[in-house]
Amino acid sequence: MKICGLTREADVDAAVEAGADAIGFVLYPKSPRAVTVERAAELASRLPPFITPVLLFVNADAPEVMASLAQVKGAIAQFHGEETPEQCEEATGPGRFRYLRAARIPLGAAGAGFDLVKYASDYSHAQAILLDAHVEGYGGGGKAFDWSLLPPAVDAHLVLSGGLTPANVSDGIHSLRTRCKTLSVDVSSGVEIDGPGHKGLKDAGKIRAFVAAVRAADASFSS
Ligand SMILES: O=C(O)c1ccccc1N[C@@H]1O[C@H](COP(=O)(O)O)[C@@H](O)[C@H]1O
Repeated sequence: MKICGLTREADVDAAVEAGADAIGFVLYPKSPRAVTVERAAELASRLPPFITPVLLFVNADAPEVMASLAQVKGAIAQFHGEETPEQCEEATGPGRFRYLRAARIPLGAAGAGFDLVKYASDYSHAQAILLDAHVEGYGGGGKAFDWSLLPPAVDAHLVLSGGLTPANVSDGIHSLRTRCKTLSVDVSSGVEIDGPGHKGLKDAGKIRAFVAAVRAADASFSS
């Protein structure tokens, strides 16, 4: 599981202590959670082995993506804008760095019109397809799309995101787990401190509750 949109040392430590597998840094300057690549590298330097830093880009150019990935050791990319398959490949080496490709699923009934099978095929070089709701500002909107409208079988590793919280992540996992090769989850807004002006500031208790809910949902598949 991945906790995204981190800006503070304490939040990185809280995510690590809770048991996150990946930590996301938003390198999209227009985001309220944006950090510079230097800050991302500084925060990522706290990570113990086996926890992956993920650098989130929105329509950044290839040299910038490549330079950022080289600066944050062990990082992979998350492309969250209109990047084509060719642009994702060019910006990552090709093959030098791994990447996640975000699929922005329309909210409500319109989600049924999104061809996820084709999208996964078009981006078959991505390590996983990250599912997010189609919101203004490209992402991080805390909105969930209708998971039930996704196809029954997708030949890809998926990462569910978009409006996940400690309260709904179990439902999300149960809805999608059997429809793809593997399912991971990703959260940002749902583990932030309540109230306005807190984007990018995480709540350690909510991170712990989120991780516990994911573990409980996982356990229900193995029992
Ligand atoms: O967090 C942002 O501000 C952001 C900006 C632009 C693109 C994506 C962004 N966030 C990512 O969106 C998903 C879902 O977030 P949420 O849980 O609904 O808040 C996640 O990967 C965020 O990191």
